[in-house]
Amino acid sequence: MSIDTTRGSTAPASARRAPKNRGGAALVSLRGATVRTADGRALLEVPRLDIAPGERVVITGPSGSGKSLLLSTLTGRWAAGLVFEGGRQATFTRVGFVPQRGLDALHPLAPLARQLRRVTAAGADRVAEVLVSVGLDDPAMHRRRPTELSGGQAQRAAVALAVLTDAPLILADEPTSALDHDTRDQTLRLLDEIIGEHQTLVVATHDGAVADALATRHIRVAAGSIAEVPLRRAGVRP
Ligand SMILES: Nc1ncnc2c1ncn2[C@@H]1O[C@H](COP(=O)(O)OP(=O)(O)OP(=O)(O)O)[C@@H](O)[C@H]1O
Repeated sequence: MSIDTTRGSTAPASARRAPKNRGGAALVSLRGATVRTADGRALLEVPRLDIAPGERVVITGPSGSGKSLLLSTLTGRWAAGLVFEGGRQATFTRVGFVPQRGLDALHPLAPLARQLRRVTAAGADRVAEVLVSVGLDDPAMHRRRPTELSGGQAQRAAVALAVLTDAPLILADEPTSALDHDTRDQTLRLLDEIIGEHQTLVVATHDGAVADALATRHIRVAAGSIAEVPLRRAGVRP
């Protein structure tokens, strides 16, 4: 998979950047955590999990295994009818989110740059800079409504939106499954390069290639249980 084609290196970006403070204060910690249905059926059980600032965590697992529930549990927000038991501690309140379809993160009819300016206190310069970074720097693109963007462009706009929130935690749920291979690679490279080193990225996906490309840590969920998976690239795991 060709992830880092623009900066003169063929190594995945995450191979060159391990989280700086793994072992320091966790961004979010779960202890003896269980998510149940209202009638008591356990859907997800996490005995212990600490995620450190700056990690790129990729969560894989089959459909229905509990990936999205794990994302919800990291944020501390569960769907109505679910019950959380156990310990959860987090040092953040804001969360950025990249959905499966970029359009779902955006107002469909508001001009792109205008709606991005609303999510950041840093102002128009920062919006322009981030739009350059995601390859949407054409002024005509700034004026387009998200419904006038291609799927890949909308996904890049959703990445821009998540970055502009400047949230400590950015979640992505199947962010590349609606994209072709080239657009997938481009989106993964963007996620890895644009998100600040102080920001933590957690991606849920069916696609093992995402873990190979992006992860500093790979967690697999199967039937509501989690397990750490060694990374396939030698020397990458922090
Ligand atoms: N609000 C809910 N009420 C009852 N059961 C739920 C609820 N949300 C999820 N579940 C169940 O919990 C299990 C895990 O769901 P989850 O959405 O986390 O799976 P997933 O791994 O993200 O699947 P997919 O890859 O298909 O999105 C599934 O059996 C699902 O039906």
